[in-house]
Amino acid sequence: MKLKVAKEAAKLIKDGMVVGLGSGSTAAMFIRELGSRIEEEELTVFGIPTSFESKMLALQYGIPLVSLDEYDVDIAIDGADEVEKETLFLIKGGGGCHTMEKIVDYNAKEFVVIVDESKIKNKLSYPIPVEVLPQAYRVVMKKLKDMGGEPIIRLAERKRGPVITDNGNMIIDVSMEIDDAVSLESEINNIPGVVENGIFTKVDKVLVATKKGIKTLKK
Ligand SMILES: O=C(CO)[C@H](O)[C@H](O)COP(=O)(O)O
Repeated sequence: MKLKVAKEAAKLIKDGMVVGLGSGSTAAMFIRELGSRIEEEELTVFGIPTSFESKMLALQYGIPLVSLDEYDVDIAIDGADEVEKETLFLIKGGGGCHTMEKIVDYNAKEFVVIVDESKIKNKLSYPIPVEVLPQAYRVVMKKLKDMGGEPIIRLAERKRGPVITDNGNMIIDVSMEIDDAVSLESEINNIPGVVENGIFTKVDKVLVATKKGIKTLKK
């Protein structure tokens, strides 16, 4: 399913485009597919990665990289942990890369999300990843509790201690009711010490791999 939607997304890329390269297993397949298209069709396409992972994959699959210092993003293709059916709001950051993902995805002329149908939900309920400066983790957790959340520090699997992001920060995963995603996205970011949270409310299009084929969701 992930491969099907990744292939479909690769078809959206046109010669000369600057492409935001998302993170996660679905985006990884897209990066591989894009690399194949660049080689086979001799396309001139540049990538802007959203994580260390997507940078390494782009290098592996022969996608030349540029940065936001010099280029705007024509289209960004990225995965998601959950997609709310009606609103197309997302939770991202299961892989801890949501800060750079949001910078690249929100600044793209078009932001396209690629998921399999298991990610489509009636209401967002996935714990919200919040990237936090290490010095602020305790006070941020306190504020998130005051807002009615249940925050936990994301711990590393093969190291004794917290996950450290590509930016040198910690991740707090907060379970809470999401009634107004647009307000909550700003409210969490207003807590001093928070770098970015994983609620995404500006999405152009979602490509969904279903058993019957690819479905496009638009607002
Ligand atoms: O936001 C992300 C990483 O920070 C990913 O896009 C999200 O976790 C989905 O990953 P996958 O395609 O592996 O299910």
